[in-house]
Amino acid sequence: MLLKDLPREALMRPLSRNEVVGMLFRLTVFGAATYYSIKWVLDAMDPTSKQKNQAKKRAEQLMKRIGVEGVRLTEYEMNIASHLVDPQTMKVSWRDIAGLDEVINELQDTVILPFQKRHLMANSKLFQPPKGVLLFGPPGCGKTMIAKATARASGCRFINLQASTLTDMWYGESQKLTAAVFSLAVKIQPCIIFIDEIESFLRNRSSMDHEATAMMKAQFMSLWDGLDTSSTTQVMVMGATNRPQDLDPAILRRMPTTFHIGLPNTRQREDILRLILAGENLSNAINLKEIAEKTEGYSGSDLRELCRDAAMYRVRDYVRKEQMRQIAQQLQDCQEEERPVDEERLRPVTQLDLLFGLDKMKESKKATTFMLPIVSEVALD
Ligand SMILES: Nc1ncnc2c1ncn2[C@@H]1O[C@H](COP(=O)(O)OP(=O)(O)OP(=O)(O)O)[C@@H](O)[C@H]1O
Repeated sequence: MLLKDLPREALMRPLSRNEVVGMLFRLTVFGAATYYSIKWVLDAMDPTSKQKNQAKKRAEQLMKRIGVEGVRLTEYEMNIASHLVDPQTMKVSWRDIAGLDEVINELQDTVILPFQKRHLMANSKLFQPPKGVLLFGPPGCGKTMIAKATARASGCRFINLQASTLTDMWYGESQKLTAAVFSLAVKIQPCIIFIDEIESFLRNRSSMDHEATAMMKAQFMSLWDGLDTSSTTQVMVMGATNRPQDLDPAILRRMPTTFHIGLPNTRQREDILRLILAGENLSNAINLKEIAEKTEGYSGSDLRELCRDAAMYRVRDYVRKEQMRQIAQQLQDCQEEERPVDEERLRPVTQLDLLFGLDKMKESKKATTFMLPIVSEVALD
C-alpha cells in the first residue's frame, strides 16, 4: 500500500503511546544492527585486526601477571602493553653480567637507588631517578642485559620497545602509539621505557625527514619533557645505541646520564668466560687467561659463541664414538653390551676445544669483515 492510498485521518491522527514506544524500539534495534554491521565489515576489512586482537589478549594476560589490575587501557596502550616484559620471565640479574662492576655500581647509585628508596625522597626534586639514561657502545657487550637487570633491581616495569613498533605504522598511527607509550608507562609506573637502537628513530634531524617522522620526534620529546612536570612520576626512558654520534643532540640533552659499555679488556674477558662456562664440566687444565689474552677485540656475545662452539665439540665426539661403537657391534654381530657409566656422559670441555672454538670464530670474523665492504658498496650504489 502506498502512502497516498492511506486515509487522510489515519495520517493526521496523533500517535498512541504504544506506537511511539514501538517506533523508538524499532529505531534503536535498527541503529544498533547498522552500527555493529558496519563495525564488523570494517574489522573484517582491517588487515591488522587479527594482530590487534592477539596484542590485546597478550597485553591483558601480561597486565594481570605484573599485578596491574583495574586500569583501563586504550587500544593503542594495549598495543604497547604487548611489549611489556613479564618480570617473571626476566631472568637477567647482575650475577649474569661479568666484568662490568663499575658500570653496575654507578647505575646502582644514580638510577636504582632513587627508584628503590622513592618513599624516602618523595618530596625531593633532586633525588629523582633521571628521566633519560643512555647506554652506548659496540654491539654484543651487554647493553640489553644491563637495561633488563636495572629494571629488575629497581623493581620497575619494563617496556621493551623496538623503534620499528613506532615507525612502521600508518601515518597518524605512529603519533597515537608514541603518546600511548608515555601514557601507559605513567599508568603502570614505576616503569622503564627501553628503546634499543634508539638512533634509528631519534636520529639527527634533517631536512630530508618525512613530515610524519619529524612530527613524531617532536611529539616524543614533548611527552618526555612532560614526565618532569610531576616529581612523583616514576618513568624513565633508557636508550641503547651503537652509534651515539647519529643521535639528535636534543635527544642527547635529555639523556644526561650516559654509560659507555665498551669492548671488554683482558681481565673482563676472563671474567666473562668464567661466567659463561660456570656450571659446565671443565677439564682441570683449562686456562681461561690464555683464551682471554687471545681474544682482543671480542665482545661478550662473541665469547659466548666461542664457548658454545667449544662445548659442541664434545657432543660431536660423543656422537662419533657412539656411531663407531655401533658399527663395531654390527661387525662383530654381537648383542648390545652394558656400558660403563662414564661412557654415557659427555667428556669435559678441554682447552683444545676452546682453542678450536677460537679458530672457528676467527675464521667467521675474517669472513664477515671481508664481506662488509661489499655490503657498503652495494648500499652506496
Ligand atoms: N658482560 C657480559 N657478561 C656476560 N655475558 C655477556 C656480557 N656481554 C655480553 N654478553 C653475552 O652477549 C649476549 C648479547 O648481549 P646484549 O644483547 O646485552 O648486547 P647488546 O650490547 O645489547 O648488543 P646489541 O647492541 O647487538 O643489542 C648476552 O645475551 C650475553 O650472553
